[in-house]
Amino acid sequence: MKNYTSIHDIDNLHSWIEDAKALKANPLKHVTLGQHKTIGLLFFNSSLRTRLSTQKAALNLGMNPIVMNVSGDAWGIEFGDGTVMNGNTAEHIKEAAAVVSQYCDIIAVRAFPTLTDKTLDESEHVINAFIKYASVPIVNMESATGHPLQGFTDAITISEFAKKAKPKVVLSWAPHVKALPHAVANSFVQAMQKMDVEFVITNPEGYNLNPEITGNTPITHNQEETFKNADFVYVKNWSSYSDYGKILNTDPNWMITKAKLGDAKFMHCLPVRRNVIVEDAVLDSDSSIVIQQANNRTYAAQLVLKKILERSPS
Ligand SMILES: NCCC[C@H](NC(=O)CCC(=O)O)C(=O)O
Ligand SMILES: NC(=O)OP(=O)(O)O
Repeated sequence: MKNYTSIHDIDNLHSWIEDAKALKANPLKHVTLGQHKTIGLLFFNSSLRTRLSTQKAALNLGMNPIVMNVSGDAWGIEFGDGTVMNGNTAEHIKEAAAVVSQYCDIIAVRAFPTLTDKTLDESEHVINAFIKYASVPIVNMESATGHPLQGFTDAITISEFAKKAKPKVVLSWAPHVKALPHAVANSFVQAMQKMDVEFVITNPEGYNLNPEITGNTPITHNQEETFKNADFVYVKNWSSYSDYGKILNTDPNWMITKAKLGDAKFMHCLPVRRNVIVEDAVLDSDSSIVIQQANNRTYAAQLVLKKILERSPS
């Protein structure tokens, strides 16, 4: 594997999960693998978990991480082809990616969608420009349409906490004050479709995710009914996909409560807004596994970096 940009880059999810669990049990086993190698983490958007867990993963493999907040700190990067650069962008991705490739053996990129230009977002122009113009492997740290480090983490976490062979997993939309991306939900859907689980999505009318991603996964609009007998309730807000990037619904009845959750485990990628997405009583109880989930970000990233470091040169 050269690049890790999508859940589809995972050739065998079951074996990846087992390999990640082995890294978790012995995180420093491969501490010389990345010796004298550098990973550059480029952030176009905010982060806490991805920024720290990916550095931690690199350090566990003996790599040197270097980190940059691109937005604000670096020169504005131009992605358009043939643009007359007389506006706010000062250098082209062609130069930027080529230069950073000389400093780094792997480049990891976070770049959220515009949520206003669906075609541009779906072209994944930022991550694909890095793939095109960098000469080193690229890792997706949440792009316009996917967050595969998170989706892989979520699969590891469900595998760890599952008490039966085929648990029921529900992905539920919940309200939010801002228009949020589809990336986390998309990658979670793709991960669950590769796992041996009973998987259902519940969201209000107008909030169905991209049908090319949801495929045959059942979608309901009745949250409470769908939560019945659930073992895991994975919660996320996203903006409308069909009415692209819009907030159509802020109904607080979609907030997750202890009463609705029943015996299910509560999962969320974080950051989570208390008493908007989910009530305190859930997060402050043993039903919530969000902290353990976030811990697995390190081992998901560590396995991805290990696989890239071990790849046969192409
Ligand atoms: N990386 C995990 C989630 C990142 C982002 N959440 C956010 O922007 C939340 C911001 C807020 O609550 O203000 C998202 O939904 O894709
Ligand atoms: N879950 C996640 O990606 O968190 P950050 O946005 O803080 O990196």
